[in-house]
Amino acid sequence: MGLLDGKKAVIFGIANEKSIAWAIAQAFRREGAELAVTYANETVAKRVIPLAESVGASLVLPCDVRNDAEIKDVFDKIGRAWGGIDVLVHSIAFAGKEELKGSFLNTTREGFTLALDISAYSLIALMKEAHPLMEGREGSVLALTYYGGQKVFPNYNVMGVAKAALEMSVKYLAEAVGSDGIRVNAISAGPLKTLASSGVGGFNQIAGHVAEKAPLRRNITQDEVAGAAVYLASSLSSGVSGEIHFVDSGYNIIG
Ligand SMILES: CCCCCCc1ccc(Oc2ccc(Oc3cccc(O)n3)cc2)c(O)c1
Repeated sequence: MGLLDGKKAVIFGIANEKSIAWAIAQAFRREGAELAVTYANETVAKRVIPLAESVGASLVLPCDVRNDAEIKDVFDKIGRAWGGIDVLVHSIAFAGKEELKGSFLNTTREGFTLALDISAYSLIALMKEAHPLMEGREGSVLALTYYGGQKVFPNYNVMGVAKAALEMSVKYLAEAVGSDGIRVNAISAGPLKTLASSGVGGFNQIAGHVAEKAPLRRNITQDEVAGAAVYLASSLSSGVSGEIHFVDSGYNIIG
C-alpha cells in the first residue's frame, strides 16, 4: 500500500542521477505513482532517458520551458495518454553562470530576464496547461526553492530574486487554483551537490557553514527532500497549500 498508489505524476527537471527530481521520481515510484518525465534538451536527454526507463516512466518527453508550444505539446500528449494529472513537480532553474558569482550589481537585463523566465515564470506556464488536467482530482503541485530567495547569500544573486518570485508565485497560484482542489507548495532544500550547484559561487563554503551551524549539524540528502515531496504530493498534506516547507537540517531558524 503506497502513499501515492494510482497517482499520475509528471516530473520536470531531472538532469542526472544527482538531481533532486531524480530522487523524487524514485520515491514516487516506490510509493506507487505512475510517472511522466520531461527533460530540457538533447544534451541531458542521453542521461535522463535511461534513468526514466529504469524507473518505469510511462512517458518521457522533451520540454524547454521557455517554449510555450513545447509546454502545450507535453500536456496534450499527457492528456491523451492519461486523461489527467494528480501531481506536478517543478524542479527547474537556470541563470547565466556569470550572474552567479561576484557583485549582484553586475546583473544584466538579459541575465535577469532569463533567470526569472526559466526559474519562476515557468511554474505559471506549466500550471496554465496543467490546470485543466488537474482540476477536481485533489491535485498537488510542488516546486523547489532555496533560502537565498528569502535571505541574501553572496553569489546566489539573481537566482535569489528568481526564487523570491517563485515562492510568491507558489502562493498566488495556491490562491488561484485552490477552489479547484489543487494545492501548490514548495520545498526549500538545503545546499545539495548537484549539476546545478556546481554553477553557484561559494557553494562549498555555504554547505560547510550549514554542517557546522544547522541544528542537525549536517547537510541534507536528495532522499530527504524526496521524502518531504512524497508527503506534500500525498493526501497526508491535504490541508497544506501555499506553503514553503524547509528541508534544510533546520538551518533557516538560526540567526
Ligand atoms: C551561495 C548559495 C550557495 C547554496 C546554493 C544552493 C543551491 C544549489 C543549486 C540550486 O539550483 C540552481 C539551479 C540552476 C542554477 O543555474 C545554473 C547552474 C549551473 C550553471 C549555470 O550556468 N546556471 C543555479 C542553481 C539552487 O537554487 C540553490
